Amino acid sequence: MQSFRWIWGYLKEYRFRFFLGLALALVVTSLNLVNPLFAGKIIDKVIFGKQQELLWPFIGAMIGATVLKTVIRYTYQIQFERISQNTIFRIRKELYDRLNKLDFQFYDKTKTGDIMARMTGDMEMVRAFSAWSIYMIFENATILLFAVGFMFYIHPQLALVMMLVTPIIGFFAYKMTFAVGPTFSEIRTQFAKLNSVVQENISGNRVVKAFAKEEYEIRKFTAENEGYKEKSLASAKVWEKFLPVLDSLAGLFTVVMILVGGIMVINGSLTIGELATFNGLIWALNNPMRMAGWLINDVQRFNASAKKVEELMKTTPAIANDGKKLNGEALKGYVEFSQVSFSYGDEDVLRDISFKASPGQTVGIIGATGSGKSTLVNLLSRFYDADSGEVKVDSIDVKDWDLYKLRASMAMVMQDIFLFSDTIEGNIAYGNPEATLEEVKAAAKMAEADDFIQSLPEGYDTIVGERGVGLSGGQKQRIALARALLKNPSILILDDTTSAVDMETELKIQETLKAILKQKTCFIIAHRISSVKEADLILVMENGQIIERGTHEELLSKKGYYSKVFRNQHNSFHGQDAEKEVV
Ligand SMILES: Nc1ncnc2c1ncn2[C@@H]1O[C@H](COP(=O)(O)OP(=O)(O)OP(=O)(O)O)[C@@H](O)[C@H]1O
Repeated sequence: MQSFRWIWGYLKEYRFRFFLGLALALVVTSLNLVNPLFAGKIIDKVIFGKQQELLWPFIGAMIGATVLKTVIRYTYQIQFERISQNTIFRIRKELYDRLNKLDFQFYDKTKTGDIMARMTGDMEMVRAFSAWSIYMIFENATILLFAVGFMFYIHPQLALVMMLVTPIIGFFAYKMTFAVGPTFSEIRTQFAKLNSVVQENISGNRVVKAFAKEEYEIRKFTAENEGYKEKSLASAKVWEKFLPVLDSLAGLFTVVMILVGGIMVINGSLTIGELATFNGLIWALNNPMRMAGWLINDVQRFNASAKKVEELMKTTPAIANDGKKLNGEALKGYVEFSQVSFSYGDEDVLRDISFKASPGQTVGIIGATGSGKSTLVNLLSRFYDADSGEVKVDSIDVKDWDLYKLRASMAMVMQDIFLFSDTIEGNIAYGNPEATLEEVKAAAKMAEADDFIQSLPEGYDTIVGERGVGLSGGQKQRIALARALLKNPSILILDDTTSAVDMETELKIQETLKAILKQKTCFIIAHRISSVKEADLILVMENGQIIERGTHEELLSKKGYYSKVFRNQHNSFHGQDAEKEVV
């Protein structure tokens, strides 16, 4: 019932056309009675009554009704198709908008395959229901009602006898509705699993090949594919058990009609013409009964899919955009963390983090892997909200900023670089689509990417594959850096951005960035000390806490974790002999 209410919420926008469609379906239903009626009259009045002059008007009425029925049916079928396409267009758009609003927490725990299943298979079920099932149910129900009413009008006794079969049919239809529903939910869940396996296999095809795990992946797919087959067969077993019963019961109408109707004709209480009319109306009883099984299937499929679509539609992001600060100017870039703690579920990831940074300053963040460096900057962009403490930008809590305004003033080069399958120019201009090619090139130059881009046969027009396939790790990082720089943010966050870039190129990038960073607040997360040693403030993290802080020189003189890491890295780069010189 909930699913019907939900879909009606969309359909009601087209209620005029919707009810017009149903009204036309009602006309067609009435026209369906014309042929059996006149067939009976031809037998009684023209053949037995010898009123031959009535033959052509009757035949004309029958042909007229048939033509009219075809035209009207076509008209309302098109109406329902339009309504369903418009409805599904709206639902798809709303769902896509919702997906764009959902936050990291949602994507952390939801499989892409499941989302894709909702956007495709489930959506198609909802469309099919609103395009076809609704009017088919209405058409069949009204045909049945009209036919029964008409039969009672012609000969109530025979009609009553024939109706004795209907409660049995109703009972089986009712049983089928409840038996088949859960099986469609299971099929739907299995379909999402199958989708996930395929999606992961395609996205991770390089890893699969590198580890020669094709056979394993095929086995994994086969297991889910098998599961899908089993669930579909289990469902088919349920409805196939009911369909022949419904079918046979529907066939009983003919037997009852011929038997009882024949006796009535012999008794003289029914004319042969009336029996012919009953015979002509038999399909109007049979057909809806036969269709009942299929339509119940359709409704249950719709129900299972609609629930999934509606569930996604109602998922709310944990990061609410309640901030009201929308003043026109860009953020200046003052950043303050005070006693910030954060956990992903049960795991404490950040504890009591406090520091300040001003525009023009660079904050370097260094520490062992998993120490919470990326998480710290994720709180700044409000990918997640702190559990306690405050994260402020320009002295205002990030939760009080309009989310889009806040993020529009920041640019982030993430650890896991994602490039769209677009030209290099399109990728760099992603955050600033108005930028001219010259501006794109200037950003690429700052990121030391211009040279290699120019050397590609298509230059800036080179289309990079999905996720930037065809480029080296360092090239991807530099394009992502150019993309962030072109956005001209107040706060620039570079998360391990130059890890795949050689030291010489990194040095060149640092030199070029120096002037730009004077106007911004910059966060550089790195494992290489060379990436952060110029920073105004270096935060050293361990197990979610800042264990040391200061400039490069201050930290070296502390002879703690930082200076140990520096010595290790310096030695491995310059050889053991350099140690004395450094310390
Ligand atoms: N989305 C997430 N859900 C649950 N736990 C997470 C998530 N992201 C990170 N973690 C956990 O939080 C901790 C800190 O991760 P984070 O990515 O911040 O570390 P990091 O210092 O940036 O590491 P690295 O240097 O390897 O990038 C790790 O233990 C990690 O397993």
